[in-house]
Amino acid sequence: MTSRLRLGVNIDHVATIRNARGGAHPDPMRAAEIAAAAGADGITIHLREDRRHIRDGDLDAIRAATHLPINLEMAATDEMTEIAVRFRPHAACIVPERREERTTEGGLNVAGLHNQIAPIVSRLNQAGARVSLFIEPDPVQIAVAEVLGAPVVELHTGRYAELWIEGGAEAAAPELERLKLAAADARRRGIEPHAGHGLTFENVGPVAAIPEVAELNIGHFLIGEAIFIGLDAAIREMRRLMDEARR
Ligand SMILES: CC(=O)[C@@H](O)[C@H](O)COP(=O)(O)O
Ligand SMILES: NCC(=O)COP(=O)(O)O
Repeated sequence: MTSRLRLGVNIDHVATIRNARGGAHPDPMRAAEIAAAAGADGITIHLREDRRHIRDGDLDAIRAATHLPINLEMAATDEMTEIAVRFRPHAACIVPERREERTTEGGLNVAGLHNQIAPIVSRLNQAGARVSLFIEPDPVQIAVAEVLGAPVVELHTGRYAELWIEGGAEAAAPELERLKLAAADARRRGIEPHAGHGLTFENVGPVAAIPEVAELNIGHFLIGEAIFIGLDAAIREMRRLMDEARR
């Protein structure tokens, strides 16, 4: 299965820089426009409970700025569910959140939180959002995602990225194997696997080469790289590397 791999660009950290001074620049809406022009297949935004970056007013503004489908990342809370049901994004990805975390630290424990997550998945499905669960590449989590009726899982690549920093491809190889097995397991269960967190120019290739994976969501690295080469160039290079990995 080597269909075209989609790239979702997460623009959270444009808002991080904007919020650093409390003003309106840089504007996440402009980032969404540039991402669309650079060939992104979607925009991912994470409306955190603490609103540290993306804020409520950004949702409609980003929708107005681009024709691209929006993937709204959200915690498994009543507040976020109501916001998502009103906003009706193309996709809603339920992610774990701890207020004191610097960034997402792992996958959502859908196995342990089944009863809390099931009604949220149902409400989001009813609102027409394609529901995704951000989980570890773990067979138990994938089995429960199937029970929950989620059409998509996004496999957390954070551990893979950390291992790559520590020791390159060799050190990350065991986690890459977990990702490969998880992607194949998801497909066998009729679930579309995505992947994301911590992906960079250097480490994206082996994950992009996993044939069952349909979409990568990449943000922090792209926004950081944009400081040096521009957002358009950063996205185009990531797109090139993803396509190269799929050849
Ligand atoms: C779930 C995930 O890995 C990211 O999409 C998430 O947005 C990370 O949180 P921050 O963007 O706040 O770093
Ligand atoms: N779900 C992953 C995502 O949207 C972006 O994660 P990162 O590239 O900012 O680590």
